[in-house]
Amino acid sequence: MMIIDVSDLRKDFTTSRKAGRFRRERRTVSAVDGVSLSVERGELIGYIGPNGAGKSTTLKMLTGVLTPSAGHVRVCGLDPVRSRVQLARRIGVVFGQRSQLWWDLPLRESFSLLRHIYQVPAAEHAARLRVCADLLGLDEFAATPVRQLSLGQRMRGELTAALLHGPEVLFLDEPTIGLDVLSKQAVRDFLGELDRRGDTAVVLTTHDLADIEKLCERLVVIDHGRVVHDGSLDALHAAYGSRRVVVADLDGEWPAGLEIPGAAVTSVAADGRRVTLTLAGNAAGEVVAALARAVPLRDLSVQEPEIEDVVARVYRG
Ligand SMILES: Nc1ncnc2c1ncn2[C@@H]1O[C@H](COP(=O)(O)OP(=O)(O)OP(=O)(O)O)[C@@H](O)[C@H]1O
Repeated sequence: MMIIDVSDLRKDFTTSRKAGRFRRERRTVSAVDGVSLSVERGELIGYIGPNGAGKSTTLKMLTGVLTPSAGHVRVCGLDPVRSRVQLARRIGVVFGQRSQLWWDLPLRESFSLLRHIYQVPAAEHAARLRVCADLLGLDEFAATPVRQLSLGQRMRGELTAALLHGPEVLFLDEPTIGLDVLSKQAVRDFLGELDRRGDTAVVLTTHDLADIEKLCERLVVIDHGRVVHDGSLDALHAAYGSRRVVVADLDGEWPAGLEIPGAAVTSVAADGRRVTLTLAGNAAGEVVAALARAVPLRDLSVQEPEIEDVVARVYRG
């Protein structure tokens, strides 16, 4: 069974503002404009796109916070708005602005309150908490009131809070934003481990390219409320024409007009001693071999296409 099953989902917002003394101007924004998406049990997807693309609006509809204008949505087989209470037991949510923790209580007290709220059997709860505490290093600050935690510590607490009832799917809105380097790493490693265990589907929205690179085998890219890519990062590179680049430092000058099959010379610098070639396909070996036969090489590097570049290109359309 698909854990998330969405077709032709739409959300329009109508805003009205003053235009002149008596007139009001009404504008309709299609924040989500026909999104279709299926997520399987245990699958992790990156749901990415530029600011204002419609990511948060989608997540709000998937979690029952917002009513869709049109389209079909099922999460764990339920209609999120109609079955919001039932759904809450089966999903976990970490949204930046909302906390599930009690600010004045030690972190561990929040966890035990959540156990009662969700009526999780004690042994099950303890086992899940142990796993989270170990992977996220919670023991150090479990006794600290939440208001005194750093942002990174709090995020580790939020992730734990969202998982203690054993949800089938976890929705994460920018879980690494603003975190210090170590917390970012801890959160990323944790999500990687969660993915490997395969019990929980994860929908991750992020602007962090390292999150995408390390965690998301599947990327759903949304722009202006529409899905513009659904596939792997490699497929994204291929679709948007990312190319590997070979940079060669030579012992002599690059012979003007020399051609290397399978690559195009894109720049010659340093008095002709540094040449940059962009590969036509993906195999660097033949190009490097042809180069070595043609010119005396001093040093050579092959650069992978940058994820920054491809994402920027996707966002520019
Ligand atoms: N309550 C609302 N009323 C009117 N317009 C809204 C409302 N919520 C969102 N929008 C508009 O809908 C569009 C999509 O917004 P949304 O927050 O879903 O984007 P996003 O992809 O999450 O962006 P970001 O990466 O900045 O969080 C934007 O144009 C936004 O201004």
